[in-house]
Amino acid sequence: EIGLDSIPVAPFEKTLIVYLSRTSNTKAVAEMIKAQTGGKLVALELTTPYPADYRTTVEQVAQENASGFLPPLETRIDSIEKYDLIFLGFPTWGMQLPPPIKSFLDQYDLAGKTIAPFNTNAGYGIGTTFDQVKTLAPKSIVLEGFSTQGGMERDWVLFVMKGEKETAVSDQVKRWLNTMNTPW
Ligand SMILES: Cc1cc2nc3c(=O)[nH]c(=O)nc-3n(C[C@H](O)[C@H](O)[C@H](O)COP(=O)(O)O)c2cc1C
Repeated sequence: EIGLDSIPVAPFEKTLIVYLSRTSNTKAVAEMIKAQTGGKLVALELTTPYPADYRTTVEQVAQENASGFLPPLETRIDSIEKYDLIFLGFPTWGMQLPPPIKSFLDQYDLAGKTIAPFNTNAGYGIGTTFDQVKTLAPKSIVLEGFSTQGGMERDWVLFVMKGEKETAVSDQVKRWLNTMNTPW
């Protein structure tokens, strides 16, 4: 593990915030990071979006994970080389990294860059997601990640980042960012 405080400073021009979000909880965390860092915010969109139905999506994701299918991304990131620090946000899906995040890590060369992963989940935790980021970005420095409980779509609990929860998560995000050796 590399301590957050040993990472060099990355100004906002060199900070990218990339995220995948279906029910906007991870998006809300991404926006909190944007508010504090001033980095460039990019949502990952798919060429063929997942179905609206939750159970169908769970099954499709399980098949994609089993076969190693990498869903094509509609989103293109211009000049990724200009970024030094990449915040990478995703929900836990099937206790793993969502396939579109695997697509992103496969498609872009992040060698030498610092990756700060962040996650929301239904309460079952990060699963293997943070470890998978390290495996799929072997030439990057992967920082200690941030995770918080988000929605529980299975039980029709969708967006939860509002009211007291939003305030609490925003404070947690600030504490996480403040452990980094950055000018924010
Ligand atoms: C296909 C799918 C699979 C999921 N699998 C898990 C899981 O394995 N563990 C978990 O804690 N939450 C799981 N969830 C719940 C999401 O991680 C949680 O609702 C998260 O906050 C959603 O983030 P979002 O609002 O940014 O899409 C799953 C959700 C979906 C849609």
